[in-house]
Amino acid sequence: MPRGRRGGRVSALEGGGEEEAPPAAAAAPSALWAARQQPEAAAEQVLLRGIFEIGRNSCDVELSERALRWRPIQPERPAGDSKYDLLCKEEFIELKDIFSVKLKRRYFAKQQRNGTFLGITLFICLKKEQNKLKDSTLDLINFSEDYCNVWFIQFKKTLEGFSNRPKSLKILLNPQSHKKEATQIYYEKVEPLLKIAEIKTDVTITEYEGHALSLLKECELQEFDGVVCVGGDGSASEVAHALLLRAQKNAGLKTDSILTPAHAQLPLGVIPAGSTNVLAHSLHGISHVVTATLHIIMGHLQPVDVCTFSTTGKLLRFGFSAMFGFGGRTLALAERHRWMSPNQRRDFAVIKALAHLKPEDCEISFLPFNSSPDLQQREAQRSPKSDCNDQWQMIQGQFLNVSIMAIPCLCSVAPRGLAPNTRLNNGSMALIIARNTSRPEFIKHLKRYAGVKNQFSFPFVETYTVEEVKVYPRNKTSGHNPEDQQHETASEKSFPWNVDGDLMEVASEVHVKLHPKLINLYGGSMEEMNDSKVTCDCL
Ligand SMILES: Nc1ncnc2c1ncn2[C@@H]1O[C@H](COP(=O)(O)OP(=O)(O)OP(=O)(O)O)[C@@H](O)[C@H]1O
Repeated sequence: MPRGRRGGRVSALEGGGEEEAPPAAAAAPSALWAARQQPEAAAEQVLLRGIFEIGRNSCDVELSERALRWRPIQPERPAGDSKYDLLCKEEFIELKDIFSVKLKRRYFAKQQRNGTFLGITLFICLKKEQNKLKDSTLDLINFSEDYCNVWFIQFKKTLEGFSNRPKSLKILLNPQSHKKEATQIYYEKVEPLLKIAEIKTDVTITEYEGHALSLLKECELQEFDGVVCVGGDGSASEVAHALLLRAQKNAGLKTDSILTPAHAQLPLGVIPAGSTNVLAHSLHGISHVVTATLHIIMGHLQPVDVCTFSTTGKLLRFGFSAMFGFGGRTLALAERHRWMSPNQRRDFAVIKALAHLKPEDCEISFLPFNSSPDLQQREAQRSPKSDCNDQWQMIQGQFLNVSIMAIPCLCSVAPRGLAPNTRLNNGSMALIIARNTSRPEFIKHLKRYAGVKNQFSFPFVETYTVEEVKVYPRNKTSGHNPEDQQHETASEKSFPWNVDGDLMEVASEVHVKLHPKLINLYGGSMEEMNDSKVTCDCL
């Protein structure tokens, strides 16, 4: 992919009026587009060849099946002049990085029609550092409208060939996410890019908790190529759950107890706009609105593993990660203080849960991940006939926290993830257990997440790679704090679970089972993170 400056003019184009000089190509030094691996030019069929002004240089331009190449036209110089060779260096973009093409006209103030024809603008997705994507533009200037039309039609044809790119999307926007900025994020950053890419949208602004779920149960989705959620983890996981419930119904499967669920039919896009954006961060390697939007526009799909959470044989929900013990109790405390700002209530809940740190008496059984490459063999092992009870392992004791994660769970306080050894679709989950220990030792373990290594090098922490887990809390002890006791009376027999940032109160055992690649999410494959460190303010 090309490297270059961001075309801030995307929004300028939306506003209409006179267009500015092209910032990407015109201002670009030749190195901008060139420092990449050239697609093999010789083997490709040339579709069009012509002359355009690019970046204030008159250029020989060649469009082939995979790339657009250009070279400045220079007066003849003596052979072997190295300065001349440098100036004439060929540059290129790959066609797969183009997401839209428009005819370019200049309009004067208040002029609505018949602007002066200038040429063609290509809208390009650039790959920047640390998994970031940015939009940019490249102008091909030629005042002949007839001539440009031939090229424009060819570019359009190329774009139509990218069949995995969505043409129509259902958008679900939670206006209450984080500091209520999801609406602004969508209309200022996401919608302008979707418009440029000519993607049709149907937006629903959710009005209450569970609105997305009830809407997706009923609504017609045939005309859409994907569903996009603008919000935090709670919203994204609610939409994923809804899409998977829908898939079970469409496949004629019962939704109360599911052994082998059907795959979600539509891909899900996640635009991060919540207080925690673990899913978006894990998907894109970065919590960045434009990156998330461009992955959707480019139709980049990632199959992602999903868990079913069940109790007493009944499905509770589909999800990607869960925490029990400290993680569940912290969320329960934060939810009780919703009137505080998101950051305040998160810090308050962490500090309060640490102050009243207590272990949960549990029995945990798990089925270790069988990494045999032979999938059929694995499936056979999982079938009820060849009951694999002998493979189940059991641990019991006093646990401060139990994390079960099918995705790496990257977030601002854990840049490598809460489960750094898990991938989005490696067919396994991380089971991370913190046994009872002193408060300072537990805090040391939590703080280690902010670094890049040795998160689990503590004698009280155990990690397992698993396919299934059953957590049986053995008794319910009262909190030492009067406020805790008061709330525990209300939910007397239940234990708080944090499932994808949503509070789930469950009275008995919870069975978590991994289902490989059950849903497609819009996102790219991640590069290794830098060795960055962050500090958590509240600890
Ligand atoms: N209009 C609304 N009013 C109140 N709650 C809503 C509304 N729309 C959606 N919700 C619910 O809000 C819950 C949390 O939303 P979301 O995850 O988007 O934001 P958040 O809490 O700021 O982020 P996070 O879950 O990442 O911490 C979701 O479970 C969703 O069902």
